[in-house]
Amino acid sequence: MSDARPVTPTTIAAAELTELCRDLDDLGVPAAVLGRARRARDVIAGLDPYLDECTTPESPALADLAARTRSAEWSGSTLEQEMLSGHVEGRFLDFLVRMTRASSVLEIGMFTGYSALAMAEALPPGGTVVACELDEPVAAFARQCFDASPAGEMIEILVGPASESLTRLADEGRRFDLVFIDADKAGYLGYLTTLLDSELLTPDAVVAVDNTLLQAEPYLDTAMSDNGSAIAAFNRAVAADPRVEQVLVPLRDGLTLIRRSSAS
Ligand SMILES: C[S@@+](CC[C@H](N)C(=O)[O-])C[C@H]1O[C@@H](n2cnc3c(N)ncnc32)[C@H](O)[C@@H]1O
Repeated sequence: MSDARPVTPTTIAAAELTELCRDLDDLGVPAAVLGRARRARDVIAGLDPYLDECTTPESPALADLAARTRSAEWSGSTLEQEMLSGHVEGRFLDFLVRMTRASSVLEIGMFTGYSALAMAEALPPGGTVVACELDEPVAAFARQCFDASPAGEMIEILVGPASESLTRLADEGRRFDLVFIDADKAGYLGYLTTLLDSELLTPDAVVAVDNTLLQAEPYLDTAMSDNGSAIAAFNRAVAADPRVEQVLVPLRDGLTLIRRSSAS
């Protein structure tokens, strides 16, 4: 297990500003300049801890799942502990489930199951989360965590490529009030297109899409990674699609909420 590396605009900026303050100190810049740099660092570095402090604590089951994820060995895997959404985003998803009165939730990209369990805990009796995950071992890891929690019984895991799972769910006539997309970034636009073109969404369904700020890449004037390009293209496509209305919330690495346009 290693310490989590910065993977959100806020934590990346905090790490940069910490380095900058060190460099400015070494260079012996005037105290007023160093003071302003430190103030900027403190504003950014203090944000996430303050959000944590002001947000209702996570359940013991979620805290346990997060701890198990942090202490697992991820080296040699394409998966990493930083993929876990975590406390504040989990609580936000819990609010979304309750505010939309969702009883049927779909997750695309489950990892060790933090967001799936956070949403399951907010469901009414009889509700379900269908969670799609490509990686068989991580799905088994999540199942073990779910088995330790009553809300875990409400989660149905579909292992395999999410595009195939979506086709199967559509063929079965399944419908969802809330969808959380958090899988391969190159697949995002295809998942949203399938959701909008099929009967998978209930009329007032909300689609929440994670990592739409992708470590600030889409709005920085620097070379983009493949994931950055995929998210930039996704954000442009959503903004240009008259069928939907959306808001990009700067929560963690960016979370876009999408619904069918009231005019469509
Ligand atoms: C960022 S993680 C999900 C984090 C999780 N939602 C949470 O909050 O803890 C992305 C997950 O999507 C999965 N994934 C990637 N490509 C996929 C695909 N084509 N179909 C289904 N799952 C996929 C990965 O294996 C990984 O576990």
